[in-house]
Amino acid sequence: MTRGAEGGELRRAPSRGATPATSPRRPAQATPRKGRPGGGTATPGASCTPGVGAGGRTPSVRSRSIFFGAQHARAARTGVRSEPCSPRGPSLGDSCDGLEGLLPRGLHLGEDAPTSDTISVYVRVRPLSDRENAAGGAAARQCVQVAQERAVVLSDSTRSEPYVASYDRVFGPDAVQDEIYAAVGEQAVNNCLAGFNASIFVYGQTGAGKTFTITGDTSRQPDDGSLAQGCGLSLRVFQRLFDRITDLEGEGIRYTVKCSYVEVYNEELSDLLASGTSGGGGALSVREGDKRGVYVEGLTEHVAVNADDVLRLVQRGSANRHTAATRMNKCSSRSHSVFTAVVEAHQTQRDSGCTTVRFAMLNLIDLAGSERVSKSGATGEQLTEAKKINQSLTTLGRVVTALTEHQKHVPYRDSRLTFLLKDSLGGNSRTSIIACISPSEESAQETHGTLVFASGAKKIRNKAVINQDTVGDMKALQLENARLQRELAKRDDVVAAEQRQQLAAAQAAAAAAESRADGAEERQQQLEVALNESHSALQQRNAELALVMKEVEDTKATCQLLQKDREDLIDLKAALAERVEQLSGHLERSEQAIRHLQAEALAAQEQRDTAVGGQRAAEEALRSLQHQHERLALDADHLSADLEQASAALEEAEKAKKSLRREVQQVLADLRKQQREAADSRELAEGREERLKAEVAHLHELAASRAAQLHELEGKLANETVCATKYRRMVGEISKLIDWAQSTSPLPPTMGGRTSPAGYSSLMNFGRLSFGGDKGGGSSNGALPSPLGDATNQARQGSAPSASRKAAPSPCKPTLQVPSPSGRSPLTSPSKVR
Ligand SMILES: Nc1ncnc2c1ncn2[C@@H]1O[C@H](COP(=O)(O)OP(=O)(O)OP(=O)(O)O)[C@@H](O)[C@H]1O
Repeated sequence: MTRGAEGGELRRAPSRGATPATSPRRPAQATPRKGRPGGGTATPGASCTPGVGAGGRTPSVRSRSIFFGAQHARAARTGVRSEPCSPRGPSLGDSCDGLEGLLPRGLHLGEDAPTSDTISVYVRVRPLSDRENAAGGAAARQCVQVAQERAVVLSDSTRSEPYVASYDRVFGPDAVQDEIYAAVGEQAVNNCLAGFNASIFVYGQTGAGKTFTITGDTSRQPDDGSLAQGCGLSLRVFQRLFDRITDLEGEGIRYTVKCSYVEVYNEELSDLLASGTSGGGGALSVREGDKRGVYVEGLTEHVAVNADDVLRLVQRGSANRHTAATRMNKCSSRSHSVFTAVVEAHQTQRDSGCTTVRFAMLNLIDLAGSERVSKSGATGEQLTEAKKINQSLTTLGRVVTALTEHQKHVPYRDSRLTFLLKDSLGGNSRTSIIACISPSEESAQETHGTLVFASGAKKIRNKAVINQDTVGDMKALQLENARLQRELAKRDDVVAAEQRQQLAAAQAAAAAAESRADGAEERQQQLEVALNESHSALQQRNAELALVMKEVEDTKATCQLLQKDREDLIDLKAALAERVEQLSGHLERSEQAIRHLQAEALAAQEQRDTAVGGQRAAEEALRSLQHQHERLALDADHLSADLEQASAALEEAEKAKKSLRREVQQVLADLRKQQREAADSRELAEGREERLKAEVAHLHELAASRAAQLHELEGKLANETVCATKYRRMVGEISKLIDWAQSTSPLPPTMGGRTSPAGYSSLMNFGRLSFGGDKGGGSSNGALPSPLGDATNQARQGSAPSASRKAAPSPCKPTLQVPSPSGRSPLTSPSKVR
């Protein structure tokens, strides 16, 4: 199945002058030069190459295994030369469009390219896909920027600061396939032809463009048979490889190219080119031998003599590869694949007859993409695939970490994939990794993971050597040995000459250092002179400074005097302020006195007004007294009525007394009668005697109680009588007072001619004094005596007049009230009576 027709799914920004694909220098239908693909003849010279399958090999034999690292083992064994690592990689521009500030510390866009020992790492950003554009929102938002083709700036909304990392080269969305080839593929071809193993990985999340980059469009242009513009790295590489081989064969070097194609699906290895199989050639095993290194047992190799042979193999293998449509990619690779070409070069020395064999493996590795199951929507078989893919990629990440951290144990064997790639990662290989990313913000997290992986991979150091053997007969080998010794001697001469040169240079440097030491001594003397001069200048400055200091002291003293003057002035100002305050106080007090006098004048005026008002009040009081008199007269009438009622009550009491006496007499008569009866019937009623005695006692008590009640009623009656007498006398007094008030001046003499509300109370006092003057019924403190109280006292003392003893209980007590001017009884209004 051919995949990844360019631009088929993605929208591409206008291409900036895409270079047309490299034209094949040989026609596509070129006949095989060294046997037919899939069934050609044995490679010439192969018979004298130890360990490369001597004698009778067929171009495609299942029994032959490809081996990874076998050359390395052989190189160690045969003492093959290894070429020193040389710097490579693109040289970069100076400016970074303002993005250099975002690069991590220590990273500069113009820094040196990595040495050949490190892995070259590239990043390719694909355009937004139709799906992402259609989804809109975060999916359609771009969060990746490319700075100066060297740095990636990832700034998505979840990040407070952009993530920035630099790589050997960064390709933006508009980069065309040929650019990728020019930067990555070309050097792989060169390395391969020079005898170095070369590996190109594509890494990244699902749908990021890995297969598009490594395989792409595998069709040829119908008109001239050239590669399609969307053709990926592999075909471009092989096109170029075979072009170069054609050139080199003209120089007498013979080449053999054998291809194999393996996939790792669900951690199982299968041969994608095994004949008669579709969908893999059954489970294979990865082995590692002391001499052969890592190899896939039973993997078929297919001789290719031109790019078309490779094209067919790629097409065949890709068709057999496991792919499926997922939510993230219509044609997603569900397996990792490794397309390997073993290139052998045989060159025979004309003079010695020895044959030099160089061999290199070119690995093109298309990793399956990491995927988040939640996004890809994988279920069932696809879910298992996704798990296995993620698992092996995780192991790949751990291998990278172990290599960059120089850990003792590198977990290659934890997954088939990493075991298979052992030589490409940290081994004998010049490796390039292309990290493919999506610009969509939806994939920011995966993009970040890919960039982190790529940054880690940059630090891996491989140990690439040229894989070369020299073979021939004894004489040729001796000749070759002599040649090598001559070369060695020549080298020794060169080294000796270099050493001599270095010695001379060192001597010259020592002499220069000595002359610099002399110069330093002279300089020291000059410095001492300068120091002395500085010293005397310093002393002079000190003297000047002392003068200045004295001036400063004088100035300070003056300042102190001025300060004192200032303080005195401040004190004076404060005293003046105090005086001003005092005067203000005086002024204020004077004003207050004036205001007081004015108030007094006003008060005098008011007093005069009050006197007039007082006169009016006295007149009012007189009127009130007259009114009071009238009310008292009325009260006297009431009292007379009360008295009559009391007399009636007395008569009633008399009657009650008589009735009680009669009752007592009756009881006594009954008693006597009963006594008589009792005496008569004493013998019969002895049992009743006690009861009768008790009854008698009770009757005695009753009689005593009645007598006491009678006695009390008599006391009350006497009291009422006294009271009535007193009121009568009081009414007379008041009448006299009113007469006196009407006959004399409007103001009583005690008022002193001054009229005030107090005049009324004087009148009242006058009345009180008149009552208090009554020796017969007045109390000792001058208050109006209680008629009842006096009667009670007299009753207690047993000295009440006989008239009083006859008095009945006082039914008129509640009516004994003298109304005050305010209408209240003066007897119940202490404020007025006192
Ligand atoms: N740089 C690019 N320019 C144009 N189209 C591209 C580019 N990169 C990828 N595409 C397109 O994006 C789609 C997905 O790419 P591809 O299949 O290569 O992804 P992948 O990384 O191999 O995914 P998976 O891991 O699922 O196999 C394809 O239709 C391909 O044509």
